[in-house]
Amino acid sequence: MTYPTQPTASHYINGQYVEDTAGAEIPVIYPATGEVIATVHAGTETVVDKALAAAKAAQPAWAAMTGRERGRILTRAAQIIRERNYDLSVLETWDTGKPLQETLVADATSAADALEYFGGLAGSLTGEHIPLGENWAYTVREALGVCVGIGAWNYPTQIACWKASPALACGNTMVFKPSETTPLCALKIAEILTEAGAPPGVFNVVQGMGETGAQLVTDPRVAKVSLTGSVPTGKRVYSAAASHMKHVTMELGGKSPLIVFEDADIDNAVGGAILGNFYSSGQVCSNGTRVFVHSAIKEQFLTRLAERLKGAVIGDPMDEATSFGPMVSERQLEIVLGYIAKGKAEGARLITGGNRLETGGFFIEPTVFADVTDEMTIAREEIFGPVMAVLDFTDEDEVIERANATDFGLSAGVFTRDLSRAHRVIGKLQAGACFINSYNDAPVEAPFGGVKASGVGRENAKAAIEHYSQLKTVFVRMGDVEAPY
Ligand SMILES: NC(=O)c1ccc[n+]([C@@H]2O[C@H](COP(=O)([O-])OP(=O)(O)OC[C@H]3O[C@@H](n4cnc5c(N)ncnc54)[C@H](O)[C@@H]3O)[C@@H](O)[C@H]2O)c1
Ligand SMILES: C[N+](C)(C)CC=O
Repeated sequence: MTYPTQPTASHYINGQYVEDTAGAEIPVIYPATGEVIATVHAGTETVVDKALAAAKAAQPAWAAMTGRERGRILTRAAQIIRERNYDLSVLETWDTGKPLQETLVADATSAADALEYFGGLAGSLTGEHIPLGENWAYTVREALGVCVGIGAWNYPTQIACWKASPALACGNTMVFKPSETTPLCALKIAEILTEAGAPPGVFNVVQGMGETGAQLVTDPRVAKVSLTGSVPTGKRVYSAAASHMKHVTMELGGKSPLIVFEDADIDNAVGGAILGNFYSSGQVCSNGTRVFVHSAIKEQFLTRLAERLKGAVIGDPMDEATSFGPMVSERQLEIVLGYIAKGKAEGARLITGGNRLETGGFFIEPTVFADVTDEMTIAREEIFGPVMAVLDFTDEDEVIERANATDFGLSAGVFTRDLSRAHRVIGKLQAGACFINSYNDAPVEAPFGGVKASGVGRENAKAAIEHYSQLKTVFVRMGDVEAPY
């Protein structure tokens, strides 16, 4: 079988593909079969230097263009992405193993949404006039300079565009390092931005492992680092960036609560819990993996959940009927199987799933544990796989306290027909991205990001502009200067 996945070269720098085979080989593995479908090379120091030099050289002219001119290029890139949605979705599926049924609606489309949204905003990014009696001041919204984007493997197209779109709209240039597990999609985004008219050097892609990321983070030419990844990586990157006083955005992990009250519409709550635990085979940062269900409806909830999960179509991700794909890698498969074993050993009740599927790929059944207690490992640690922990509760204040008893703070959800209670509870939950009678919506118009250990800063919406620009204040005196001597 020949795969249409081998890129022209490993890196994309200054508007063209660049290869340097001196870098370590990174095999790209199709998670549904375990086959190697492409090979790229990690960026050597020379490659990293070339990418940063290109981004640095391109930045002043890019920032000097009008916002409308930059916005037109981003909007054109969004249009191209929409026209090629099918091909880009297939590539995302090769890269991640996520079912085509999902990638057709969630990945390239979300990338296009971001480019379109920030393309539209680019022309209206302004400072303000501050009247001060007879004097006045004004602010100028300026670009930061060269930004580094570092991606996780679960949404490679979306992550590249959620970072590039606001960065480029504000007049910054970017060097993006995709996850070593999914290196393919960002290269296509770079190609498309060039085709849409982005000058060489405005968006560059360098492949590599954590060491390449670390090299990018500490380079003095870099003004800002935006990472999507785990909390441990976030801590390393944040402190490396802090020692150079760089701006950061940290989109990190979670162990989010989803609370189902006794008056909830059970079918909607089950639907929300399915979306919030099994979409992308559970490999979603904001997933509501601690599902607190009121004791009065717990068994009903579990029965309905088990019935609905029988409808999951597990198999070939390229078949549009498939709704549940493999883990992204053998490593992730092993991690998730380890957590399932811990759930069993620590006494959680296995309701459904729990097994690896022997297909040659990295498949695990959608898995639900009930009677989970707060102390169990599967209730405390991010699993990043299709493992739902159902916990009982009876009292509103008690469940809020338990929901908040974690270092994470990415998301939280509430299902109830009582809207006063919904808003009251959401108001007390420590999370950045919250949902009422829904789960995992992430439209570009709304800010997305975490509190506590789950992150710093926000992606999307107007909020992201604050994180990719800085204000210069100019004081203007209209009369004479009165100095004391
Ligand atoms: N909050 C969000 O928006 C969001 C979205 C998707 C995934 N995630 C999180 O990402 C994690 C899964 O992704 P992962 O396994 O790829 O995460 P990871 O932390 O292992 O790696 C993320 C990226 O950081 C790079 N990296 C590793 N060490 C580095 C270092 N010292 N300096 C610079 N870069 C370094 C990796 O090469 C990779 O590109 C989960 O915790 C998940 O919750 C968060
Ligand atoms: C940002 N989101 C929720 C779409 C994907 C995170 O893993």
